[in-house]
Amino acid sequence: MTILAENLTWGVKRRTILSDVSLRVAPGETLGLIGPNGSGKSSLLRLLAGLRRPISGRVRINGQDIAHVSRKALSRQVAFVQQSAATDTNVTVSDVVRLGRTPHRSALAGWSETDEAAVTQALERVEMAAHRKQAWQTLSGGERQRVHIARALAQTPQVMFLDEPTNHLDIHHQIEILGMVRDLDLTSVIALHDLNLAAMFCDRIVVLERGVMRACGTPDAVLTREILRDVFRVTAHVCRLQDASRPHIRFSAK
Ligand SMILES: Nc1ncnc2c1ncn2[C@@H]1O[C@H](COP(=O)(O)OP(=O)(O)OP(=O)(O)O)[C@@H](O)[C@H]1O
Repeated sequence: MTILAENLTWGVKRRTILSDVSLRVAPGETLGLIGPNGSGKSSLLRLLAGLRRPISGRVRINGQDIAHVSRKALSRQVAFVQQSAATDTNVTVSDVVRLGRTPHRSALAGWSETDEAAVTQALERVEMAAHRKQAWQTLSGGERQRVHIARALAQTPQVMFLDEPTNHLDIHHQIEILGMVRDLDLTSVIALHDLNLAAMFCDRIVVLERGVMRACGTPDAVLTREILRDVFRVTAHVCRLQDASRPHIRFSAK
């Protein structure tokens, strides 16, 4: 599914937080959103997912303006893994992932084999199947994050928005989860702070700076010494490992 954002502007009271952001994500593409703290990554993801209404501009998913699509219809196609999403504490891992099936079920329908299979497969994909009966509040931070991702996978979406999905994850699971999202047959937009992970897993990257799109392109085109200096305020050496098509950034201490 294609995601098309046209001239999105959003703000609170008199403060503009996102200014005139336009982008297109092709079917199956993984787009990275990077930028310093407060640059507008989460705000943009919420607009793209239809959780916030822009002041002006619009978002089309598969050609449809999402402002005219009901929340339930949208959530059959679109999943959102939020940063530190809140979850009712008195539930099991399995209960949390089962919530991902809600958009697919009608009020009268029982729990089906398809629902059960989607939950099991999602838990297996994030290596949490062995924890399915465990109480949510006893999970570690990284395990909770993986369960939130499993809930989104159980939704069997065609579009996925992920806000810092690698927060709390060890390096094995960071690589595992981002590789899985990239390889799934869906369109995804991922906000990331780790620029090397963005370079490794994203087809294209958008750089936000104070709510404005500063650059958009392949990792190679976007992760330049100049952008790292001007936007991220770091001195860095962008190198290319032998045989690697993607850049690798080495940061210098002051
Ligand atoms: N509901 C709101 N009310 C007021 N200000 C807000 C609101 N939502 C976001 N902001 C402000 O908008 C700016 C962008 O926030 P946002 O969370 O989108 O940034 P971010 O790039 O995701 O940051 P981080 O990397 O720190 O997670 C911040 O300065 C934030 O304080």
